[in-house]
Amino acid sequence: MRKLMLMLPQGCNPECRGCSHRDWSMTDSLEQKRAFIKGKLPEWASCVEPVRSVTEDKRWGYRTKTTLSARFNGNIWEFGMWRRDEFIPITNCPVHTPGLNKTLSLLANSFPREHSFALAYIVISGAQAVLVIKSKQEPTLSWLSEEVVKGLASLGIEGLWYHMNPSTGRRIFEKSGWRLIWGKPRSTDYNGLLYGPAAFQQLIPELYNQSLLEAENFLNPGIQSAVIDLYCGTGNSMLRWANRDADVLGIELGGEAVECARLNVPQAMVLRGACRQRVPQIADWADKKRSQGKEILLYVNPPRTGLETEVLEWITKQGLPIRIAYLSCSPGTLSKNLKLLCTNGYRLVRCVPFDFFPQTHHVETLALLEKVSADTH
Ligand SMILES: C[S@@+](CC[C@H](N)C(=O)[O-])C[C@H]1O[C@@H](n2cnc3c(N)ncnc32)[C@H](O)[C@@H]1O
Repeated sequence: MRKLMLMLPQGCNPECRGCSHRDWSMTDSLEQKRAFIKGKLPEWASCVEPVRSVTEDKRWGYRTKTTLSARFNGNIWEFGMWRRDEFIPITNCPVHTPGLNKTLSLLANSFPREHSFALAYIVISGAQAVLVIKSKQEPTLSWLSEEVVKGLASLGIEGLWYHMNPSTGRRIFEKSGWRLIWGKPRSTDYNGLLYGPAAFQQLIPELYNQSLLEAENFLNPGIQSAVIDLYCGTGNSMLRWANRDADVLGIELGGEAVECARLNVPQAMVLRGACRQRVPQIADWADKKRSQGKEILLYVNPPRTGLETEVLEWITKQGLPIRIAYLSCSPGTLSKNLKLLCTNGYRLVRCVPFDFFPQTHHVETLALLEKVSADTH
C-alpha cells in the first residue's frame, strides 16, 4: 500500500518503535488496519466494516497509561525502553497525555540521584502510579517531599506505590510486595468504576464505550437473559448487562480487578480465576439459568492469546449462548477462534474494527456471532 509520510510530531523519538503508523496519514493507517484484519479473516472479509476511530485532533495525546523502563544514567533518571543493550529515552511522548508526560518528568526529577534507588520500571495507569523496585528492600522515602506530593496531586495522581519485585523482568507485577506510599489505593475511571494500579483499562473512552454499545445492541440483554462475561476486568461491560436487568456472571484472573468488579457491579456474580479453570462453574451457572427459562448470552474480551481451549470446547459442545460478542485485540487468535466457532454452530454477523491505539499498528475487533439454529446441537 502506498502511504503518505508525515513529519514526526515534537517529542517523538525516531528510535522508538512504539508507533509504527506515526508518520502515516489517518486514512492510510485506517485502511491498512482494515486490510490487515481482512487478510487475517479471509473467509469473512466482506463482513469487515471500516475501522472506527476518533477525529484527527484526538489521535495524539490520548494515552493516560504507560509502562516504561527506568535507568539512572549517572546523572539523571530516564524513562524509556531497552532494545537489546541500548536504552531509548522517551521524555515527551506525543501519544501520552500532557499530564502523563509532566508526571513522568516530575518523578524523574525528584528521585534520589543514585544507583542504589533500584527503580526498574514506572507504570502509570490513570490516577495510579507504581514504582517497580528491583529489590526486596524498600527504598527511602526522603525524596517524597510535600512539594512533590503537591505536584503529583495537581497532575491528577491519586495513589503512588512501591512494588518490590526483586525478580522483575518481563513480568512486572507479582501478587505480593505492594505498598501504597502516598494517596489512596483506588481511583474512579471515566465510567465511574473503581480501579487500582494493576487493573487493565481501555484507553479512549469515547471509542471503548462505542464498542460496548455495539455489543449491547447486538446481545440485547434483558430480564429474560443471563450474560456470561469472560475476562471481565473491573466490570465496565458487566455493568451494562446488569443495568438492563440481566443476570450476570463474570470471570477474571486479576485479584485487584475482581475486588473492584465486585464493588462496581454488586448485582453480578464475579469469580476469580482463569476462565479455563472456571468452566465447570460457568457450565453449572448456564445450566441453572437455562432451567429457569433464561437465554444465555456471552461477552468475551480475552488477552492476545484468545479464548482458552476449554472455554471453546464448552461453547461448541454445549452450544448454549445464542449470541456472542467477542472483543479481540489479536486478529490472529480471533481468526483461529472464529474458524472453530463457525464450524460448530455459529455464524459471524458483523465484524467492527476499532482504532483504540492510533499511531500504532494495533487494532481491536468486535466480532458479533449468532447461533445458526436452536437444534444444531
Ligand atoms: C483485554 S483485558 C479486558 C478487561 C475488560 N473486559 C475490560 O474491558 O476492561 C483482559 C482481561 O483478562 C484478564 N485475564 C487474563 N488471562 C485471563 C484468564 N486466563 N482468565 C480470566 N481472565 C484473564 C486480565 O487480567 C484482563 O483483565
